[in-house]
Amino acid sequence: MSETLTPIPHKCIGVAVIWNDRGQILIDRRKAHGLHGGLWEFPGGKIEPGETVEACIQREIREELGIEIAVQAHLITVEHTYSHFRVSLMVHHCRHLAGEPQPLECDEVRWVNLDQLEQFTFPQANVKIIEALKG
Ligand SMILES: Nc1nc2c([nH]c(=O)n2[C@H]2C[C@H](O)[C@@H](COP(=O)(O)OP(=O)(O)OP(=O)(O)O)O2)c(=O)[nH]1
Ligand SMILES: [Mg+2]
Repeated sequence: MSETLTPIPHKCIGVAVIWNDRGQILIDRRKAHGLHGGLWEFPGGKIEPGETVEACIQREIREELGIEIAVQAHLITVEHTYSHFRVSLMVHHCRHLAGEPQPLECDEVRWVNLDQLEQFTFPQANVKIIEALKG
């Protein structure tokens, strides 16, 4: 008898907490089908080989929302294991500079106040991000 130990995939994700000048944060709802379908998240995506976290966040936000941001201070890095993969979420504060957010790769986008976040369902790893934001 032998067992094959296959390590689960690891994704490194740049994540943006984008603030506007009214003190609101931008969240998006993932497409209904697929991984974490229908859940809300902070926009972002996979860091490409050789890419800095800051460059990744800026690129992903252009691709997903069509807006320009300034990537600012690191907020938290969250390590989380889901059933079939694990993620490192590298979260930065960002400032909205220009453009109306468009749901180019998601179902919906919304500006929300910090105290409204609990009204939305996020993936499990986001509990720590939201704690850090409120702390
Ligand atoms: N962008 C973002 N991703 C999050 C958050 N919370 C959380 O668990 N994740 C996870 C969900 C996904 O597995 C991963 C984000 O990857 P992604 O959106 O670039 O790509 P994906 O894995 O959905 O799809 P694929 O490109 O692998 O096909 O990180 C969050 O707040 N924002
Ligand atoms: Mg994404």
